[in-house]
Amino acid sequence: MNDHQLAAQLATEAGRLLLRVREELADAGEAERKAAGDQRSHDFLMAALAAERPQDAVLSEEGADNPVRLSAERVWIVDPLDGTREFSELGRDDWAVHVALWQSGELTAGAVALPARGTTLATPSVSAPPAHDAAPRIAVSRSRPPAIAEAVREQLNGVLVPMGSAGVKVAAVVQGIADVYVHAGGQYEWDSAAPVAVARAAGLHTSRIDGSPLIYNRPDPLLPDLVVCRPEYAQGVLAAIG
Ligand SMILES: Nc1ncnc2c1ncn2[C@@H]1O[C@H](COP(=O)(O)O)[C@@H](OP(=O)(O)O)[C@H]1O
Ligand SMILES: [Mg+2]
Repeated sequence: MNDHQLAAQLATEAGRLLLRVREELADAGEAERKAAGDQRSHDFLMAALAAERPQDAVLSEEGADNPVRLSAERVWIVDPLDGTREFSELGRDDWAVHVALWQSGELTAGAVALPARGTTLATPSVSAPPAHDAAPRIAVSRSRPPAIAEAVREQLNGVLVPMGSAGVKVAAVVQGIADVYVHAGGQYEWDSAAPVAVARAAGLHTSRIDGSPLIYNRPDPLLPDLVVCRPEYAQGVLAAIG
């Protein structure tokens, strides 16, 4: 199995596990569902990566950061449950599992599973979004929409579409449900690595909000802002927030 296939399989299987956890804990409180979802998906991914790629380093939202990754050539960057808040709210489908591979400076594979929608988007082949000629739809965090989103909305004469999970928002742009995703104010490498790998494979623009490249496997995994959009909107988006 190659790295692309492994990323897709692990994200999909972790997603199925999360659906079972959600069902098992349907009567529990939201905090318990959040904690169990994060932990069980993390444990599954760590065990699977240790079995399938024992030489590789891993950076996971739910694991202690092992500095060995900083001198490793291959690092899996995973978010076992992105959109934890939405996962805990029964009936919502805007949460995801992210599995990305970073190799010698670049993201080289990535998969975003959307378990409650029965879909996984994965490199290397991701279809470009279908044409859309109405007002651009700008995906933003439903719980922490950044102030810059309003500037982008004005510049593009668009509409804001709030939803949970960075992976779901990037998937929305890839699938033509939204046209732009902007975020600022805080996020980590695991929130965007796999979504950005998928977005690039679909031919989308990906960058920091100042237009500089997104760089992964840094000593500090804080990567607080990003833009993912159809290429034709990149200039307008960056002008609005630059
Ligand atoms: N200001 C902030 N600081 C830290 N993390 C943030 C953040 N805003 C969003 N995120 C993280 O980015 C992911 C998507 O957020 P949102 O749904 O609000 O768009 C979530 O990941 P997790 O669910 O994995 O924690 C969330 O925690
Ligand atoms: Mg996350």
